[in-house]
Amino acid sequence: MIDKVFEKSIKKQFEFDEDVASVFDDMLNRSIPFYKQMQELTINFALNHLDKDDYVYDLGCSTASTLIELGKQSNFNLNLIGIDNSSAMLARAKKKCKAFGIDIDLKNEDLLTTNYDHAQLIISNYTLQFIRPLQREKLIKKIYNALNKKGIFIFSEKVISNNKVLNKQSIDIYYDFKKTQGYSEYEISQKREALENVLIPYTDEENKKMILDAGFTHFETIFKWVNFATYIAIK
Ligand SMILES: Nc1ncnc2c1ncn2[C@@H]1O[C@H](C[S@+](CC[C@H]([NH3+])C(=O)[O-])CC(=O)[O-])[C@@H](O)[C@H]1O
Ligand SMILES: O=C(O)C(=O)Cc1ccccc1
Repeated sequence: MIDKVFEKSIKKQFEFDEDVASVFDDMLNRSIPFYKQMQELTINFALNHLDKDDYVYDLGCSTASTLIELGKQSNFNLNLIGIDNSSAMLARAKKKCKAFGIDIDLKNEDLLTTNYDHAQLIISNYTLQFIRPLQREKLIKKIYNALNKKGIFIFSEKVISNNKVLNKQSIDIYYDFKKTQGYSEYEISQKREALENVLIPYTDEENKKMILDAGFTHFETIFKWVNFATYIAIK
């Protein structure tokens, strides 16, 4: 279904409710530049670090697109676990897993309180940005502790720049991208308002610091388009 969530006047903050979940795959494809390529890179790096029967967690799995694709592309068994606290998203995830015949343990839980131990790989694409900063630092420590030795954490985030001029230019370029994806100025500005104080982006430097402070030995940017970045961290 095509995303028309912000065509009408919206007076509330952004929420992962039924309206958003029903159009979510279309929304991500049209709102995150190079979403498919970023997902493909995530899977490529993931498979290079995985062995038979490893545990893989996707934090904020939404409709489970990434784990389904990983399951499809792996030629050995993996224990795939998707965590999200939106029932509407998980209902869609469940249907997709069934349709694609991929076995995923879907958990309706909060990332901050759920357990994800013995993980060889943790993925969290475009989700940490919705966690309040103090909680976010705690969550990264929890992720670090949950990983096996040499385990990896792949995550993607919308980012900002410390340079005001470049930051403004990046936002303008991103809004032009959204226009090319068929969103109107009205939809763009409505979504911007709904995301205010909900999506809290860090700079690349802040993301790197947060990762190294938690104890990870290595941090690398594996993809970047203007204000959208994908990173890999090694325990
Ligand atoms: N505290 C929380 N606990 C659990 N889930 C949460 C929490 N906060 C937010 N979520 C969930 O995190 C997901 C973020 S979307 C991820 C896209 C996906 N990774 C993808 O690559 O397709 C990104 C976006 O919409 O920009 C939603 O499904 C929320 O319900
Ligand atoms: O910042 C925006 O306007 C976005 O649309 C970013 C985004 C993309 C997909 C889901 C939530 C937020």
